[in-house]
Amino acid sequence: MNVIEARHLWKEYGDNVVLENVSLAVKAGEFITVVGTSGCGKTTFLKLLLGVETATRGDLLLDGKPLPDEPNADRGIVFQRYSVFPHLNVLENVMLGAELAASPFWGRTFGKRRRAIREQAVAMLESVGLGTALLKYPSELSGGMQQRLALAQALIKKPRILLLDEPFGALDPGIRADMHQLILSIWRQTGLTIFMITHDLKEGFYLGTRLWVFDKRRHDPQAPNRFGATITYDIPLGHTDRTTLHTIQQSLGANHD
Ligand SMILES: Nc1ncnc2c1ncn2[C@@H]1O[C@H](COP(=O)(O)OP(=O)(O)OP(=O)(O)O)[C@@H](O)[C@H]1O
Repeated sequence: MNVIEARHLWKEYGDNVVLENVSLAVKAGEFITVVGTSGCGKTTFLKLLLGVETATRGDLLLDGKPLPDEPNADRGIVFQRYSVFPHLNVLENVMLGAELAASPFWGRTFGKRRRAIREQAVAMLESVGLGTALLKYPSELSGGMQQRLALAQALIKKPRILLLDEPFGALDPGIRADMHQLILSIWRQTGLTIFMITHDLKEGFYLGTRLWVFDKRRHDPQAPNRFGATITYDIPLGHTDRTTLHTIQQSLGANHD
């Protein structure tokens, strides 16, 4: 069964057609990487998957049923920046997610339950390499450490689907390579389904099991918002020749070397 399926999905803001007739099917455990020119609707697509935006037309299904139109523990998200709470320390940031899931009304747990959540949070932070930074505040962390924290915060709720919006875009190349190993090891261990937006085509090819290119098939020079983007390439990775990579690089413009 498909974990996510879209049938003729459209998203419009007023007369701005952002996504146009997107159809897709994704099986559990796939690692989808998404590229496309700036403003073509990639984040909008993730927001539809998260449930903070709804489609204008078409169907978006989770396990064959309409996707709930608000976020829940099934789906976790990490943004390029600012995914964590600045006024909470590392451990509190991760515990809060688990406490909200366990006690949605109070956002706090007590006694045995709280100790169990603390242990889970510590284990999660150790697994992302933050075991020695539990009491630090986000402002005291490097960019890479903040993204490790954001991942731990998303993963503590045990989502089945992880949505990543350019999570490594602001990191230096060396740190980024470490994060690639981390996300691959998390993906292998958990069997999560991952959707990851990247502006780095090579990163998309390296990490994904499948790469999507979002682009417009039709253009109206007089009215640029008239047509929306759809998936113009859907490539199973591991079988792609250099010519395809080159063609996509050209269609995305010069900033993907
Ligand atoms: N809440 C909103 N209200 C109105 N228009 C919106 C809203 N959110 C996004 N848009 C418009 O939708 C289009 C797609 O935006 P989106 O952020 O999804 O693009 P993107 O491909 O993720 O861009 P980037 O790569 O630059 O992050 C843009 O034209 C944007 O202005």
